[in-house]
Amino acid sequence: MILYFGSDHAGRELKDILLAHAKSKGISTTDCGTNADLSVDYPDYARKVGEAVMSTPEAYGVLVCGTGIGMSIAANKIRGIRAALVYNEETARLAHQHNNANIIVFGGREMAAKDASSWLDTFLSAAFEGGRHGRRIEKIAEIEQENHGTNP
Ligand SMILES: O=C(CO)[C@H](O)[C@H](O)[C@H](O)COP(=O)(O)O
Repeated sequence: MILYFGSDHAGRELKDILLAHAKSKGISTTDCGTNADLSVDYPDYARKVGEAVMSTPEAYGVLVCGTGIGMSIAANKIRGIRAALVYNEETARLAHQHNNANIIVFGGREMAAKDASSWLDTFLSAAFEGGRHGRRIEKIAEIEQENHGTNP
C-alpha cells in the first residue's frame, strides 16, 4: 500500500502531521504538496493526489484543506475517485467498509490532529464489505458515465 498526501495552505500543517504519522507506522508515502506557506488552490492538489491514486495499484489518498469540503468536491470529479470527508471514528470506518473510499479527506481548520491521526488508522485498517455496498458503488460508476446536462 502507498499513501499519497496533498493539501492546500489551510491543510498543510495537518497534512504534514498525518504524513509523519503514516511514516512512523512504516507505510509508504508520497507528499504531493503543498510545502510552502503561500496561499494555493486546493483543486491543484486534489488533482495531483487523485490522478496518482488512479494510476497506482493499492494506493490511497489523504487530502486536507480548511474544511475538507473543497478537496472532497474537487477529488470526486476524477473518474474512479471516491473521496470521503470524515469527522469521527465511525465515518472513517464506514468510508472504507461501505463506500470503498480511495481518498480520505480532513478539514485542517476543523479537527484536532490527534483525532484525525486516529481516524486515518481506522480508515486504513477497515476493509470494504462488498455485497449490497458493491452494488451501490457500481451505481455511482454508472452516474459518472452519464451526461447530466447543465445547471442553468
Ligand atoms: O475549499 C475550502 C472550503 O471548502 C477549503 O477549506 C480551503 O482551504 C479554504 O477555502 C481556503 O481559504 P483561504 O481563505 O484562502 O485560506
